[in-house]
Amino acid sequence: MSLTVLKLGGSVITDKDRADTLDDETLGRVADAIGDASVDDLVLVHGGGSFGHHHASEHGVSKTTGSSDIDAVTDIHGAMKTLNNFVLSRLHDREISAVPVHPFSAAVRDATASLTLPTGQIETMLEEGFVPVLHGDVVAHEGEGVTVVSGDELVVSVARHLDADRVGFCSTVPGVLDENDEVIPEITTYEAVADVLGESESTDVTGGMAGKVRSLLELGAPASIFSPDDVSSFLDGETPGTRIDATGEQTD
Ligand SMILES: Nc1ncnc2c1ncn2[C@@H]1O[C@H](COP(=O)(O)OP(=O)(O)OP(=O)(O)O)[C@@H](O)[C@H]1O
Ligand SMILES: C=C(C)CCOP(=O)(O)O
Repeated sequence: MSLTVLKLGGSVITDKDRADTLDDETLGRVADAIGDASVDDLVLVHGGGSFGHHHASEHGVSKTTGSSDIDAVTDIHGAMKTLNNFVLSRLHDREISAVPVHPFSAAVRDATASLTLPTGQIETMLEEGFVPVLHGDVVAHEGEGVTVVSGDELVVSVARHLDADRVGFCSTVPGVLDENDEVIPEITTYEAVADVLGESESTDVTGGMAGKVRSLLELGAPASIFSPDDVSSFLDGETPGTRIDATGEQTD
């Protein structure tokens, strides 16, 4: 069985400029594309958008700056569970057997900020025909209280441990854009694109496109970044948008 890991960007499924607001139209379109696709095993991960980032920013929590304040933990984790429930419900409407995986209850960062995410439960969910849906969250972090874990980090961790065949990131942009706003077809080193990579245009505590490209170059396998319009073609086996591949292997 081939495994696909697909991240739905928080800026795709929420209105990133309005706190706690869903972009139901785009989420519905993406859920339609997933429902219509014929993939073997699928793991979904979604980002924080205006749910996670807004609350994380209010409490001053990021991937590196933690908090032990229980209000910070419950606000950020609670907002992400609310968003996860919306995503699950839209997937269930398309008869996709989506089940939640809340990273706060499973993952941990050690004192060097290295992330450990157990994947045994995800493997069994897949074997039993479910579609696990993870999300950016807070995680217990040794010496810091909790810090944010981004969906991008979770994708890399799951894809590595389960040896994913295909990895895709659906974002608001059609790919990584160059200085003329043209899609860069392939990225093999961070240095080659560092000058054009920026933060997200809206509140984002995990590093925007620059953070995404960095995470994907660490994956050790090819991944694609594309827009909601390209979810179907990605799930059909094509390589839309920007292909990120630190191994430098050429496509056919
Ligand atoms: N060179 C670039 N090419 C494309 N987008 C860029 C570039 N530089 C900065 N960006 C910004 O990065 C954003 C994508 O990163 P962002 O973190 O918002 O994505 P996401 O994964 O959809 O959201 P989230 O982090 O909430 O899950 C784009 O919407 C754009 O504003
Ligand atoms: C801000 C939180 C809680 C999650 C961030 O996940 P991301 O949007 O994938 O970076």
